[in-house]
Amino acid sequence: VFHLREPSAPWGGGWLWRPGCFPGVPEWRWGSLPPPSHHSPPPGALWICCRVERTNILKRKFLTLLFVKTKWRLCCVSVSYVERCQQHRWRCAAVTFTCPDGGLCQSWVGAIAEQLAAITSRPRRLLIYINPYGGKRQGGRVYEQKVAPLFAQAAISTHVIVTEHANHARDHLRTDAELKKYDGVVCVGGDGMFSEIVHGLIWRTQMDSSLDPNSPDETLTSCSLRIGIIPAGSTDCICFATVGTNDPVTSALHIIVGDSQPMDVCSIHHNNTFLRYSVSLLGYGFYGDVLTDSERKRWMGPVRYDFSGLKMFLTHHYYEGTVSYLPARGVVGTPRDAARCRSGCVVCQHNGPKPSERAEKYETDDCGETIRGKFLAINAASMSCACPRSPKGLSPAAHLADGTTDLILVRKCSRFDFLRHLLRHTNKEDQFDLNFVEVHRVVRFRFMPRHCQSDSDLELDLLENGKRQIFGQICRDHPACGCAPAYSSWNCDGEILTHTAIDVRVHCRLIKLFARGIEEPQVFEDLTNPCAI
Ligand SMILES: Nc1ncnc2c1ncn2[C@@H]1O[C@H](COP(=O)(O)OP(=O)(O)OP(=O)(O)O)[C@@H](O)[C@H]1O
Repeated sequence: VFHLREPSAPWGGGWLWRPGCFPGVPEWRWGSLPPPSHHSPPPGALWICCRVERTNILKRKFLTLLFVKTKWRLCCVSVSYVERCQQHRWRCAAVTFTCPDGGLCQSWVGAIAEQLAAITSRPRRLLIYINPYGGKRQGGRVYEQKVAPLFAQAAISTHVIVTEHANHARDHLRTDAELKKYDGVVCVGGDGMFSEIVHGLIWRTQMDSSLDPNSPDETLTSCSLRIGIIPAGSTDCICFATVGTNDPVTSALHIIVGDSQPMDVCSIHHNNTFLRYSVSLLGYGFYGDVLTDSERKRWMGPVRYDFSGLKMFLTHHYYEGTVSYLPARGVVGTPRDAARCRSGCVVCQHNGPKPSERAEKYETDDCGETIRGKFLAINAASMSCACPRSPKGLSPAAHLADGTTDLILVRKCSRFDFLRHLLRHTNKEDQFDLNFVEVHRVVRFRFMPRHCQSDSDLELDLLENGKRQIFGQICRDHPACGCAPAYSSWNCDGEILTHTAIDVRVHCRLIKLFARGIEEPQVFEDLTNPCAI
């Protein structure tokens, strides 16, 4: 919060107050009296902007004419601020103050600049990666037209790299990028591009801390640089889940105001070898099969997901295996809660990293649970995975930064029942309230498919002979026809994992985003107060 006092300001200047800043100030106020000295600003108040009664156009013209005629020099101070719009969108707005005294204008500008410089959470230098081929191939245009002008206005210096091939950004971050020069890394693209940044940054941080990412028991070091996502992909789920909308301008403004949203990351290992990191969905069975099938149909465009979804639903494959997991203990919240993870989430704050993480001493035999069975789907949701198509998401009450993931097991059931379960993702009914579905909040889990004697042998065969053939060979339930595969694939945030036997561990708050989580709707819907940030 800041207050500027200039009794001689010709527009009747004095104190500029933000609504709610002090008791009894319900709206923007431009007054001549200072705020009562015994009131201190509320903690965490963030204020760079101002709003005054709008003078009508005629009045403004009259003022201008008056000054011109008397040959006074008319100076302007324009103050930009963020205004909330509907559906979690933010827009940049501005108020212009005019005054004939250049020195006075300068002192206002100086005072505002001083206040802004004092906010250390705002980034000053950003490293930006643009995927020119993401989504509708509009990444470059989106950045140039919508984002770069805002960064320039906010005096943020940028180093822009347009990627030339897949994994360009990841590899650059791992080895070449001079990270000390930057306050954050921004990706312009979709979830795949975000995943590249996450992999590059986490890897680099562990290398700099001399940690071994191949060890599943290693306690990883959190990344200090925040990540910004300018959505320009085809789905942009992570942006939607952390900001509430897929809008490049809104994301740019969250970066400019220096928001910070911690996020859990799952590490996935196979036989003490690191495979990947996951921040949203890990899915075996149905979601793995849909992804595998849709990858073969890229030529169909986005409709391939609907096609493969329908096909896999009709195919109705189930998979046998053993899931062992370590339940989250001593945490508040369950996967069946009605409350959602929102901006300033109390569950995330309560369940944050503990000084002695029990999960780090994972012994399945001692404290883990084991479930054997036939599953249509095994999913681990580290966030709700809400998207425009499934507004509730796969696990509506999952949290972004509570150090857990929701393990959802869908056992073998009829097609009709499975359809009921799937449809409940799109309506108000509880998708977990079915006797063939169970959900557990866990900090670590392992999956071992039945028939899996040596998963690395399987991996080699998969690569050499192609999936269909090996599935035919290992199909023991249908030895005669060889039609039903014994193995599915893991869908890891939209990428296919080549191994089926995996060990997954949640790392609490391993990364931070330039976001603040989805804000409660009432903040947005109260548009009578165009609350500025
Ligand atoms: N210059 C490039 N040429 C080809 N591929 C690239 C390039 N830069 C990045 N990629 C790869 O393209 C993949 C897809 O990109 P991105 O995630 O940006 O878009 P998308 O797939 O359309 O969106 P979404 O992942 O949200 O569905 C990423 O996995 C990334 O590794």
